[in-house]
Amino acid sequence: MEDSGDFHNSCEVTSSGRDESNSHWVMPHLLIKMLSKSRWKILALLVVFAVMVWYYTSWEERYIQLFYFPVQEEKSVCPQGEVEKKTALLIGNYTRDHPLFLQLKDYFWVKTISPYELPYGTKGSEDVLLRLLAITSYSVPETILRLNNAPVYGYEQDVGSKTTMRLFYPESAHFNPKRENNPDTLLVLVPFKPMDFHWMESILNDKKRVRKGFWKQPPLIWDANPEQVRILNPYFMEITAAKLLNLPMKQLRKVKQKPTTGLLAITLALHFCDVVHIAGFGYPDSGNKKQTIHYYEQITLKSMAASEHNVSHEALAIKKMLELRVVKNLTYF
Ligand SMILES: CC(=O)N[C@H]1[C@H]([C@H](O)[C@H](O)CO)O[C@](OP(=O)(O)OC[C@H]2O[C@@H](n3ccc(N)nc3=O)[C@H](O)[C@@H]2O)(C(=O)O)C[C@@H]1O
Ligand SMILES: CO[C@@H]1[C@H](O)[C@@H](O)[C@H](O[C@H]2[C@H](O)[C@@H](NC(C)=O)[C@H](OCc3ccccc3)O[C@@H]2CO)O[C@@H]1CO
Repeated sequence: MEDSGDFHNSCEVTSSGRDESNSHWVMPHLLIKMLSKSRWKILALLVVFAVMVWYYTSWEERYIQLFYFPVQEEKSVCPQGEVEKKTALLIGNYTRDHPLFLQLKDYFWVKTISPYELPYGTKGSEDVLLRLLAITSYSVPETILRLNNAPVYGYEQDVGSKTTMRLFYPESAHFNPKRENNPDTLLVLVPFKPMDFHWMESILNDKKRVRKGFWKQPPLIWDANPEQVRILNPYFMEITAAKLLNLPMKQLRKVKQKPTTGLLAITLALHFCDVVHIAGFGYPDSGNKKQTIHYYEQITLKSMAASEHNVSHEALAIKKMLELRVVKNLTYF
């Protein structure tokens, strides 16, 4: 019964469709006959017909938009200011006034004095930074941020295929730029120590590489266009540490803890995006020895023992953001 009902329904649709197409085919035939009698009458008729068609189609469009898809229209509007309003509840003294990337003018014409050393400021690294900023750029793009070695190839369905910015530090720069990035992806250096600036400078100027001072060997050959390299403003690291992890900023030397690149990236997004979605985040419980930590990798929490991150504090910070709906999670364990 159901089958025949469906068949009947689909017939009706086809049949009304056929009627419609018939009327289109009938019309030219009629016109040819009338043409020989009176050209003016036909022309007038044509104009009336064209106006009717135009009126009908435009009215139909407006009608469909108004009555059939009102919700869809609302959805497509970017909720400007939403993230800003909600983030202000999360981060005290929240402001969008700080530049995303460091700029030469702030170190060349003006000597910006930072209260903190890396990774929370630039105090003591001004000279090498000046040289690096002279060969890189600072323009800001739209955003799809990826971190460190996060893969794209093979996971496009989950996380899309575009990468506008890839945040990295020397020890994590082992990704394949051709396969994992787009040709115009911005390579954003997150500086943790002065050696990170020196590494970047020697790579871009093809100077002698220094091997000492890294906790893991960074790439010695790295095919990057200086035009596409940016230096992240350490302000965002400071805010992540001070406001989201509540690290005591006055006793930083005593604290052997720092934010992950992930939490930093979320903080960054909250400072210049209207909508923030995250994918691949979320740590397993500390008691869970088997669950992999990396969304698309195999290592477990054990491998993070020496990582200098406070996983449970970060998990709480992200949970709070999700509860406040400041960010939306696209993937779950
Ligand atoms: C073993 C280890 O020390 N891994 C660290 C790796 C590793 O050093 C680099 O990939 C370089 O190879 O780097 C980190 O992290 P990593 O590069 O793995 O991941 C980027 C950020 O995504 C968030 N993340 C990722 C996977 C997951 N299951 N849950 C998550 O929350 C994290 O916030 C993470 O920061 C890093 O830079 O922060 C932090 C990780 O702790
Ligand atoms: C965002 O942090 C990155 C990564 O997630 C961290 O695990 C990593 O931590 C390393 C830390 O930065 C190193 N400290 C310094 C001052 O370099 C620490 O160094 C100890 C060490 C030294 C030599 C050889 C092995 C270990 O090692 C931590 C990793 O075990 O920092 C990343 C940002 O650089």
